[in-house]
Amino acid sequence: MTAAHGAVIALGSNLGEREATLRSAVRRIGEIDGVTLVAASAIVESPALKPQGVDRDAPAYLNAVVVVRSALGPLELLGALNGIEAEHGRTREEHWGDRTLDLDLIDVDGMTMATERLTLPHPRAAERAFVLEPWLRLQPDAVLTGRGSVAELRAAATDEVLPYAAAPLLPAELPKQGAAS
Ligand SMILES: Nc1ncnc2c1ncn2[C@@H]1O[C@H](COP(=O)(O)OP(=O)(O)OP(=O)(O)O)[C@@H](O)[C@H]1O
Ligand SMILES: Nc1nc2c(c(=O)[nH]1)N=C(CO)CN2
Repeated sequence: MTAAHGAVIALGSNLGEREATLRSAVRRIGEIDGVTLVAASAIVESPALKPQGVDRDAPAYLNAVVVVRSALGPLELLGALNGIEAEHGRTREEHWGDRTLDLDLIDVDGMTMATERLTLPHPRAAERAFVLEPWLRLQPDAVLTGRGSVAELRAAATDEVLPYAAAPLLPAELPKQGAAS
């Protein structure tokens, strides 16, 4: 049996029913064979970052991060995530174009690789507050391999991230039976 990897996945949506799409995507990630959801961040809202800079005329994004345990290899996991993007109507026409759902693999157990199909850690995560802020809130001690602590990277990132009022993406852990209340 393959040892499970801890993986961090970033979610983004700026077209359609954004919050419903993120909720559906989290559910589908948890249904991938060999993948278990561990935790999900709060949802944040952020203006669309385009190659030319922030585009306030484009629909704003909702972003979040989930942590999973995965018995799949990173390429298999990415393939499954691409399948979930496709299920949610994701098309690829324009670089950093508006999209119903984007699922990026940010980190898999600190592995490093650089191929066209998959670069780990995600090469642009270290500068993206819309990834770092929800990740930091979820895992305050997290480190992005080769780049430093997520707390320091978040402090240095300049893109705008706003709170978004929503119910949690995953239900809070139920108190264990017999645990003191
Ligand atoms: N860590 C990674 N996570 C997700 N996709 C990756 C990663 N590394 C390489 N890729 C490749 O990048 C390709 C383009 O992905 P996509 O269209 O989602 O990019 P994007 O989300 O628009 O931009 P960005 O990569 O800057 O977030 C994918 O086909 C995938 O094979
Ligand atoms: N605010 C925001 N902007 C983006 C995002 C995103 O998730 N949030 N994703 C992009 C390509 O992955 C490009 N721009």
